[in-house]
Amino acid sequence: MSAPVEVRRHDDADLLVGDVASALLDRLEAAQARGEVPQIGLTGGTIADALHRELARRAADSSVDWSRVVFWWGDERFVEAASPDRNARQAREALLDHVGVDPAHVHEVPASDQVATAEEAAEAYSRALREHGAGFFEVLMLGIGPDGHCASLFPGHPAVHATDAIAVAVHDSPKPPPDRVTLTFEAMERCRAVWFIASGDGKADAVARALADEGSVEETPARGVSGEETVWWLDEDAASSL
Ligand SMILES: O=C(O)[C@H](O)[C@@H](O)[C@H](O)[C@H](O)COP(=O)(O)O
Repeated sequence: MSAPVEVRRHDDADLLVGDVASALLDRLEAAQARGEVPQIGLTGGTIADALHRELARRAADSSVDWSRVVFWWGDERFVEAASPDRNARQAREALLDHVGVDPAHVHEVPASDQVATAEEAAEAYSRALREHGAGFFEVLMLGIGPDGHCASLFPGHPAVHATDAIAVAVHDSPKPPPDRVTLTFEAMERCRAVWFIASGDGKADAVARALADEGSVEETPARGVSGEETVWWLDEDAASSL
């Protein structure tokens, strides 16, 4: 681990989402004040959706210029572009469609009706990251599954061991849909901040395993990610086994 991991606990999911939204807006404002065009990595899942909606709700009151934010995803479900399962579509509906983003700054993983295989999608996404994503993500947000997965790095799956790659294809995902594309650990580590966001007692064991002194990345992939700064944003239920 590059730096100590910080755990921030919140009484409930609403407070958690509100606090992450404030911290993200502050961080984006600060980066833009330094003249940067910050790049962020979004995730999929329930708590991410709540966060995206909260960010959209606060857009009018914040001084973040969303047209000067670059969007990527930590993982994507390899389904058709219009599928409601797509992480990008969910993020567009909850956030991007409401805050005036620059379309050239939104880097989606290609969908299954755009390229033939998840491998091809992973290659195209890796290329895009190499070309436009130079430097660090300001913040990469990640959820965690009850099995300890993060992005689409699932316990026991080959993607957990991928090296010399930015993004790889995943098949037979235990969380539907089965075909996905995920950033690798190597790529995720190139971030100024990695923020895990977890809510609910269904996540408590996985969170405890991820933060335990000992354990394997193979069993709990979320153990394998850290940025220059790593923060676990938790509600009390998700933190209840710590
Ligand atoms: O594509 C996805 O599903 C994800 O990116 C995945 O890694 C997600 O973030 C976690 O599974 C948590 O999701 P929930 O918040 O829905 O439990």
